[in-house]
Amino acid sequence: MNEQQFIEALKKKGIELSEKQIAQFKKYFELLVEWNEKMNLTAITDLEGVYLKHFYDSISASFYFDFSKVTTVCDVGAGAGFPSIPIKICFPHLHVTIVDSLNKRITFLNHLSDELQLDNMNFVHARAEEFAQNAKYREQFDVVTARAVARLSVLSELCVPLAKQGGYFVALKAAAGAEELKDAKKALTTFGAALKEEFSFQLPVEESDRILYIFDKIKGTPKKYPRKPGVPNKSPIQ
Ligand SMILES: C[S@@+](CC[C@H](N)C(=O)[O-])C[C@H]1O[C@@H](n2cnc3c(N)ncnc32)[C@H](O)[C@@H]1O
Repeated sequence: MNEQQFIEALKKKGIELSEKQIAQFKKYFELLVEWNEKMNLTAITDLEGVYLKHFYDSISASFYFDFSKVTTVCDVGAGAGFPSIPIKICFPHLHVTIVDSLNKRITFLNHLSDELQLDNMNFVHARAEEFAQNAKYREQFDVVTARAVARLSVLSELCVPLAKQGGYFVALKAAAGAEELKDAKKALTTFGAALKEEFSFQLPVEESDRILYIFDKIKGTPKKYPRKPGVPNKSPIQ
């Protein structure tokens, strides 16, 4: 997907990018490729791949979840900024907090944010499960997002505690998400979330399957977790 196809595909979805936003995506691509030479940010570095598999894929969450109706977003494990930075570029009113456990990625994001002149951005170097114990962040966000961070059972612990009651957890998943959901039901309930809606669709051009899960935060997350925060991919919670 080249830049023009990206602009047209978003227009069809009701997102009309301004010259400023088009320039922000261009700069984002350039910085991602430049910084990727010094640190591991992404395996995708060709322009068409980045515009489709990072930028468009991230923004696809907004085709099903209306970001114009929320203000505060926390993106857990955003890595090089996905999905929240492309969403922020399209919805500039958002206040975005990114938490990532790898400091070099936070360094990149701070630089990126300055270069793109994004406002209301907050970058935190921490493990999400520990960050969520901080009263400043716990149950404070309208919506919590995650793409390609961990299985849904693990994401329940990392993401749901950060959403305020009445807020949402939005998970961007590939086709395997359906299997993960079966395993995650108990953990989602434990942390206070319930499935609201799910949307299956395909990424254009390469036609790979995607599922977007939207969870409601229906009750408070227990103050005492059922276990100590730990290594995400070794979570015993299924
Ligand atoms: C595979 S990358 C995905 C990055 C991005 N979301 C994307 O879609 O391209 C996973 C990211 O999650 C971060 N991460 C993993 N476990 C985490 C945790 N417990 N708390 C915060 N960040 C975590 C990693 O440092 C990494 O940047």
